[in-house]
Amino acid sequence: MTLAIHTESLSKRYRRHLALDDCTLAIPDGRIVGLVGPNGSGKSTLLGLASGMIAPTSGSIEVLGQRPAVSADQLARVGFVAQDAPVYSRLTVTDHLELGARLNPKWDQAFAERRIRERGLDLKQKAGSLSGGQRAQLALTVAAAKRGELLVLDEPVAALDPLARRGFMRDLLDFVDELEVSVILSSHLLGDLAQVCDHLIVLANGRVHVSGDVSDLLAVHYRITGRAGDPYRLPADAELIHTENSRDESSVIVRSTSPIPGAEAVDLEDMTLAYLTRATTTGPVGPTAAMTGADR
Ligand SMILES: Nc1ncnc2c1ncn2[C@@H]1O[C@H](COP(=O)(O)OP(=O)(O)OP(=O)(O)O)[C@@H](O)[C@H]1O
Repeated sequence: MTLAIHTESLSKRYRRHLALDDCTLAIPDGRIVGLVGPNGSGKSTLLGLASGMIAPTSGSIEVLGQRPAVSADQLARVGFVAQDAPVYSRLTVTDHLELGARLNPKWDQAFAERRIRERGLDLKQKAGSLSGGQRAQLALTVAAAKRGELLVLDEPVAALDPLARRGFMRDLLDFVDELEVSVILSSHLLGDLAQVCDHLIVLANGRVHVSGDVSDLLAVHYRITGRAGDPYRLPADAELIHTENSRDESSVIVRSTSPIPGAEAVDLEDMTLAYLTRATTTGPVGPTAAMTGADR
């Protein structure tokens, strides 16, 4: 199986701060990967390492089977849009497309022009006077028109209004079909990610808390809801991810490879929030007094 990104014990330290800590990931080709985590959890660092903008402190990373940015060929295979959608403010939209054509051997001018037209951008306008959302659209167009095999997008929808965001997510699905490209994108907007992602990585405190194909992950996560204090039964291999208690009701999210009778399925948002809460909550995780797993 070809891996879009493969890391082994990947770590990145900025002076004394360990931004990424011993991350091992195997992301198959052809996926739209959602990268989720609290502020400062290491998402941009991981994406910077994947694009070759920064180098690891220890461990290894391969992108499409090679070290990131190891050659001009490898650079051409990866399109990267950094968090602030950097563009050249004195250059016009047309200048950006011309520059893209000069720098990228597989540049797709027809795709770039079509997308700019569909987004309503003025070809003659200087990038410095575009709105934040328009700049994000320009940066994404340039990255996609490279016709690489992997698009690395750091919070691509952060500057977009809700309609543009929805359009962007739809676009992304079309892109992936049309350009046959893998995508990894970070975002805090779980609802948006749920619409498009088929692979998920949850990072917190620089560590990977869960990763895998969304369908595989959802198949092994369950919610058990009951009256506070009622006992519930868990299979021996079950891992308790998150517990929520109200006065009368208790709800737990559990990972288990064995089916749990009476449990409900979870969606991507619930599952991700459960891991994020667990990762950012101090203290031991486990059933509380309200709803116990005593007869486990
Ligand atoms: N160049 C740098 N020098 C020193 N520390 C850095 C540098 N870049 C990032 N960090 C630190 O590394 C940690 C991870 O940062 P990173 O930008 O990867 O997080 P993030 O998950 O992308 O955050 P956000 O959601 O806020 O964008 C943070 O604590 C940050 O302060």
